[in-house]
Amino acid sequence: MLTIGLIREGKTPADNRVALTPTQCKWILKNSNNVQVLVQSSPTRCFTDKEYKSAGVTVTDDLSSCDVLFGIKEVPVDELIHGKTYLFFSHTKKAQAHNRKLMHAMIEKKITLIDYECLTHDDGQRIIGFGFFAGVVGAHNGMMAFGNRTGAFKLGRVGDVRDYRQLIHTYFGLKLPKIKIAITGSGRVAHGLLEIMNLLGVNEVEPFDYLHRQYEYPVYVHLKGRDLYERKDDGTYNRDNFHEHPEEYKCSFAPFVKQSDILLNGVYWDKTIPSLFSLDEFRNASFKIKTIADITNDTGGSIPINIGDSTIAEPVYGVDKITLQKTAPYLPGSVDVMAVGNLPNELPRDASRYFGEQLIKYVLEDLVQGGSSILERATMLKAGVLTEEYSYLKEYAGV
Ligand SMILES: NC(=O)c1ccc[n+]([C@@H]2O[C@H](COP(=O)([O-])OP(=O)(O)OC[C@H]3O[C@@H](n4cnc5c(N)ncnc54)[C@H](O)[C@@H]3O)[C@@H](O)[C@H]2O)c1
Repeated sequence: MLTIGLIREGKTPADNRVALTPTQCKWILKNSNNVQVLVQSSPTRCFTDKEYKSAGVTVTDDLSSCDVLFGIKEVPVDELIHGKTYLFFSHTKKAQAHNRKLMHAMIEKKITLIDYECLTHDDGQRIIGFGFFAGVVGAHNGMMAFGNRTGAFKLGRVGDVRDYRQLIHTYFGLKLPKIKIAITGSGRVAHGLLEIMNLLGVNEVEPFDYLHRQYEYPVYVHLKGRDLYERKDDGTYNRDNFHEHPEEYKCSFAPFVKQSDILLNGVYWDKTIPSLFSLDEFRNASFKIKTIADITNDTGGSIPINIGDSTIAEPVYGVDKITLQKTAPYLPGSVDVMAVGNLPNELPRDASRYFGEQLIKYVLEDLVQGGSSILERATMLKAGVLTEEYSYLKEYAGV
């Protein structure tokens, strides 16, 4: 028998998402004879204790009898239960300084940590994540910001609707002007961005046509790695080579900044990958983009005018085209940036359902059976000891 516990999110401010919805717990209890699920009571979770109880799930404060504990965000150090196996996003695999204490505490408390971010298929593709709903909310917010700036159409706040289904209803009858939207990325975020384009009835066009034709209706172009980057020496692109040596590539996005009204950015990025445009290009009069929804969201990253996180409450800020300083949104001399780092929290019930589905499909059975290569690859700590794959973190972990 495997007993799973859904922990109460302890990070401040508390995350409202959860790894399994009440319906998913009910499904597990019905379909797996050898799995028990307990839920730690929480006042902030997007599904109430009552909804779990109605689904036949035990709600309790005491998870000490559980074999495996599912969370979402970093678990506060004093809430870690000695010797337990945890699954959550620890944000430690890149030796993030702000989570060093958490890593030390997990070692001290002999925790086994399986990090969701490290759950990958054999080919390296990540199994689980919230990116799709980050893309959905990011695209909506980007379009909303452009509507607010231009007055050409009006979209409401995602937080004002109950769920994704209701959000889609708000699109009925909405007529968009003839705008050009550039979409970047090829992962889950990009899929969410494309989903909203299709729901809004925006037409996809090819990169060449996007750059050289004018349209009487709204269009978008979807730019993946091959459309965005090329080798500095011979102008070619090879996906594996790019992943291994991004510093040998330059970005070919320049013509798109002169043609686009909106940029919805969902690329994978790290410090060695070139940004989509330079500050000089941004300052230039030919820079046409008015609104950037930076779902990737790294300060000074793929979008060099991302000058820090905005919040769900106030998702958009302006960046002055000359001074590069932060301004109020929608001013004539600035470009609007939407740079929220926890977008899925705007649709937490849908985002949780999507996450739980992947967990059930690809991870649950392996946990019940006591292990698999997928779980092994994602195990950063085994009873408080760094595994071979993550031994590069020794110094960070203080061992
Ligand atoms: N703002 C938010 O709330 C939010 C939420 C989720 C994700 N994100 C961010 O959005 C970005 C995209 O996330 P996603 O969920 O689409 O990711 P993903 O894992 O679904 O897809 C990433 C894509 O990048 C490619 N890739 C993987 N490794 C790469 C490498 N080393 N170099 C270049 N490309 C590589 C993959 O092939 C894949 O196509 C990430 O930076 C992520 O942190 C933001």
